[in-house]
Amino acid sequence: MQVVVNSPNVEYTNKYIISKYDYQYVEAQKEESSIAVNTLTEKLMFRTQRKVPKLGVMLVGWGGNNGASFTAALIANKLKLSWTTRKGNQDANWFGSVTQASTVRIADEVHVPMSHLLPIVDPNNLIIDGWDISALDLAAALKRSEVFPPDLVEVLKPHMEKRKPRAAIFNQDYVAENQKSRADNVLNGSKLDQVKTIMDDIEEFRNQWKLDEVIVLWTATTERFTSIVEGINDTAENLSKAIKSNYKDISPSTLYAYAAISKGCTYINGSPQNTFVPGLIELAEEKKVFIAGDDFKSGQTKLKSVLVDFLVSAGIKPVSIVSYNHLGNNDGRNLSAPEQFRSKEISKSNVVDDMVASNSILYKPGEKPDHVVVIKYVPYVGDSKRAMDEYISEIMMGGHNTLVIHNTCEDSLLAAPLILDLVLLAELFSRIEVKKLESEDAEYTKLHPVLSVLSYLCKAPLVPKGTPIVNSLFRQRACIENILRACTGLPPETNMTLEHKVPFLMSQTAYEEPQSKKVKLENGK
Ligand SMILES: NC(=O)c1ccc[n+]([C@@H]2O[C@H](COP(=O)([O-])OP(=O)(O)OC[C@H]3O[C@@H](n4cnc5c(N)ncnc54)[C@H](O)[C@@H]3O)[C@@H](O)[C@H]2O)c1
Ligand SMILES: O=P([O-])([O-])O[C@@H]1[C@@H](O)[C@H](O)[C@@H](O)[C@H](O)[C@@H]1O
Repeated sequence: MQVVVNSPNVEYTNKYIISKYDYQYVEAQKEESSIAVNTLTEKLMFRTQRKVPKLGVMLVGWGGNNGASFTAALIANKLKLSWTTRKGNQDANWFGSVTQASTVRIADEVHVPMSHLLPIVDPNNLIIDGWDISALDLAAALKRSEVFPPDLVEVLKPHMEKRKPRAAIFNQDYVAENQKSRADNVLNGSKLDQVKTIMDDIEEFRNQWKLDEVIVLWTATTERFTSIVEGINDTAENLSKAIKSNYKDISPSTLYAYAAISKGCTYINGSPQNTFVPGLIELAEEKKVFIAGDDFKSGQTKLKSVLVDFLVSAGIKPVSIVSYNHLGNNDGRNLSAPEQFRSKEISKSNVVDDMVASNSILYKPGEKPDHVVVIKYVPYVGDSKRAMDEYISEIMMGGHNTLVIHNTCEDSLLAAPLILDLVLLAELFSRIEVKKLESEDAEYTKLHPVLSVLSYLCKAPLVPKGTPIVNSLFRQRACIENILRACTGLPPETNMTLEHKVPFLMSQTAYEEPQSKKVKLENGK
C-alpha cells in the first residue's frame, strides 16, 4: 500500500512520480566576531521511476555467517516459515531492517512503513548468488555458522543445499593466516583473468535469471588496508594498467569492485578495508555507477552514534569511551590478527568525530574524548557477540556521569537486515533523478555515484570528495526519510508541529487523545 499524496506539487504518470520541491539550505562563513549566513532555496523537480526492476544480488563471502543468515532470512520470510523455540512459536521477520520494519510519521498518529513511501523491490523477489573461497553449499554454511536453531536449519536445508558459491578471488596476504584452511574454492590465473571471470559470472547470473539489475555486495572477510600508490591505484587509468600488469598489491575486494563497476553494477562494501582506492572511485564516477560503504553499522558502533549524539547535543561532555567486545565467529577469528583488527579499529574509532567537532563549547579545537576499541576472539561464544562499553562524561560543576552498557547479540542477525536495506535502498536511489525546476533545458541527473545517503548503514561512511561525513545516526536516518518524502511530495519531517503550538494553526476539532493516555478518576469517569 503506497502513500499517494494529493498536492499540486506531485504528478503521477505511468512511468514516474514527479514532485516539485523547494530545497532550503544555508551557507555560513565564520568571520572574526560574527558568522555571515545566507539562506538559499533551490526549486527542484524529483523524478522517481515507478517500475521496480527484477533485481539480483551477488554476495562476496556468500557462505559466511552474514551471507548464510541473509539467505536463510530471505527464504524463511518468502515461505512465511515459523519454528519452535523455548519461548514458543517464532515467525520469520525482518526486524532490524529500516525498510521492512520501521515506519515514518505522515501525520498525527498516522505512521506508514518506510517501504510504502516509494515503489521499492519486494525482498521476496530478490534473486541471490555469490562467491566464496569456501566451497560449502549454503545449507552447510548455515549449519557451520551456528546462528540459527537446528530445526530451522533442517527446514531450510532443501532450499539452500543446491546454492553453491562461485569460485572466488583469494589473496592470503590480505587476511589472517587462520583463513587459509577455508580457501578450497579459489580462482587461479592473473588478476586480469580473475576480474574477467567475475565479470563473466555477473553476466551469466544476469542472463540466467533475466535480471534488470545486479548489485554486488561485499560481506567477506575483513582485509588489511591497501597502500595508496601513485601510478598504481591513484587514478582509474593507472588502476586498470596495474591490474593488467598483475601488480601485486591490489586487494581481492578492489578486484571484485573493479569487475562490478565495469559491468555497471552498484558495489557496496560491508567491511572496513579501504576497497575504494582513489582509482576505483574515479572509475565509478566516470561510469556513473553507485558505490557505497564502508563496514556495516550494526551494533556497538550504531549505539555509539546515538549515545554520543545525545550526550553532546545535551551539552554533556563525553571524555572517555571504551568499547570492548569478544566474539567467537570466523569474523572474530580473522580480526584476531593485527592488520585485520587495525582495519576494524579505524572504522570503529572515527564514528564520534563529527559530533565532537560540532560543539566548541565542550571541546577545544582538536580536543577529543579518549576512545579505545578492543576486540577479542573467544571461540566458545560463536556469533553471540558480547560488547561492553563504558562512557564517562563530564556534567555540571565537575560532576561525572558514567554509562556502562552490556550488549549481547547474534552479530550476524544484526548485519543481515542491513544487507537487505543496503541493496534495496541502493536500487531505489538509482531510480531517483533531480533537476532544477526553472531551467527548461535542464537534464535530470542521478545522485553522485558515491552514495553517501547510505551512511546510516555504515560505520565509516564513504562520501563524495570534499563533503562532510555525518555519523549521527538520527541525522543519517532523517536524510534518507526526507529525501524519500521529497520524492513523494511530502514536506520534510521538521518535528516543529506548529499545528499544535500556534493557536491560529491549531485545528478546531479537539485532538482525540489515544485511549491509553486517558487517566481514570476514582469515581470511574
Ligand atoms: N555484525 C556483523 O556481523 C558485522 C558488522 C559489521 C561488519 N561486518 C563485516 O562483515 C564481514 C562478514 O562478516 P561475517 O560474520 O559474515 O564473517 P564470516 O567470516 O562468517 O564470512 C566471511 C565469508 O567470506 C569468505 N571469504 C573470505 N575472503 C573471500 C574472498 N576473497 N572472496 C570471497 N569470499 C571470501 C569466507 O570464506 C567467509 O565465508 C566481515 O568483514 C565483518 O567484519 C560484520
Ligand atoms: O557493528 P559493531 O558492533 O560496532 O562492530 C562489530 C565489532 O564489534 C565486531 O567485533 C565485529 O566482528 C563485527 O564485524 C562488527 O564490526
